[in-house]
Amino acid sequence: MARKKPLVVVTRKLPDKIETRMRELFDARLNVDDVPMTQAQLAEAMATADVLVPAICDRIDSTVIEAAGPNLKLIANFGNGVDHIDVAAANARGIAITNTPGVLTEDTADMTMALILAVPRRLTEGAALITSDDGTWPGWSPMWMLGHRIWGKRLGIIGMGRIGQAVARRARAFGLQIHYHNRRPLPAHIEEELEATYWDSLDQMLARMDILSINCPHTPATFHLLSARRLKLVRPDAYIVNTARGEVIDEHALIRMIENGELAGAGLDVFEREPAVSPKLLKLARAGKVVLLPHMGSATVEARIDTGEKVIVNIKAFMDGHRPPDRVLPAML
Ligand SMILES: NC(=O)C1=CN([C@@H]2O[C@H](COP(=O)(O)OP(=O)(O)OC[C@H]3O[C@@H](n4cnc5c(N)ncnc54)[C@H](O)[C@@H]3O)[C@@H](O)[C@H]2O)C=CC1
Ligand SMILES: O=C(O)C(=O)CO
Repeated sequence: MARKKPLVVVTRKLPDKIETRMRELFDARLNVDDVPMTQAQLAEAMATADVLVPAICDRIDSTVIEAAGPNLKLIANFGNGVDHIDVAAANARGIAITNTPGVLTEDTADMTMALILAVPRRLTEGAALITSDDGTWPGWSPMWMLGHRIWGKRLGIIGMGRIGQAVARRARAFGLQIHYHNRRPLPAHIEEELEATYWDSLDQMLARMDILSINCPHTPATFHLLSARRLKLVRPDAYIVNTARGEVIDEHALIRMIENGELAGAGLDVFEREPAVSPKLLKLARAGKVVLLPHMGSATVEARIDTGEKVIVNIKAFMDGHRPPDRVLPAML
């Protein structure tokens, strides 16, 4: 007798190719209209499904996890970060969690590099100016639209994992000097290859960098890692780029310091209360002090397909009784 296909509930619209394959392999309940699910709908899905496939915009908190029915054994996240899932609560209920590391690395590093270039070189300011209707561009002149050189500057990467290292490779090609803070130093051969300098003390690194890039996950240990106190250590002519998670920076403190001229600017792809963006940040963006992106670091067609493939592999492996390749354990956080 053919084995019953697992009931897999997917919370958001995924690429057609992925949805087609999911329909073949699973009893897939898809969200083709892409209407965000309420907390009650997520709980309902947990009660009936064998596998939930949430996206990083869903909040899989302890209440949702408590609603899990006896069949729910796996949360196969569509995305890398798992800070929207109460991993400890899931673990306590014996529910496995997987994510999708690796397939978003290069695209997110590209966008990080784009922000590293865009903020000091006033890219979005210039692009907006030339298309504005009021004829603000008087033509080239020596003092027009001066930004700051990035070649030769010191880049401090906070969180030197997959994306951090991919940023470092790109940044070296742009002539930046690579410095990093991480939970532990990289193996010597990678450090050598990247010509990267390790700082055990984040505080000391912050005080010496021209540009900082945040590339660590949001965990209890990294919530407000760049606190008001630490932001004060950063040089006033430095820029901060964040493509990791908004919660890693104290956003209020960051805004205040840029407003007061205590920091040169920031490039942000992520926000503390996403999708809400502080009106103060919008004002700073209009003033050319910050460049804001709507969490699109990994937003390529290719990354979404590769992510979907990874989700499928994780579910298949788990359902076939194997250890899924991308299991997330509380200890890893
Ligand atoms: N903007 C976007 O669209 C995307 C954002 N992301 C974010 O980027 C994050 C990083 O992704 P990966 O590089 O793949 O993860 P990873 O796990 O390969 O690297 C994270 C690094 O941060 C370090 N780290 C963790 N806690 C730390 C702490 N307290 N202090 C210093 N370092 C610490 C780890 O040791 C590790 O080296 C994800 O967790 C996610 O939040 C990921 C993909 C796309
Ligand atoms: O996968 C993630 O963690 C993201 O932030 C979305 O690309």
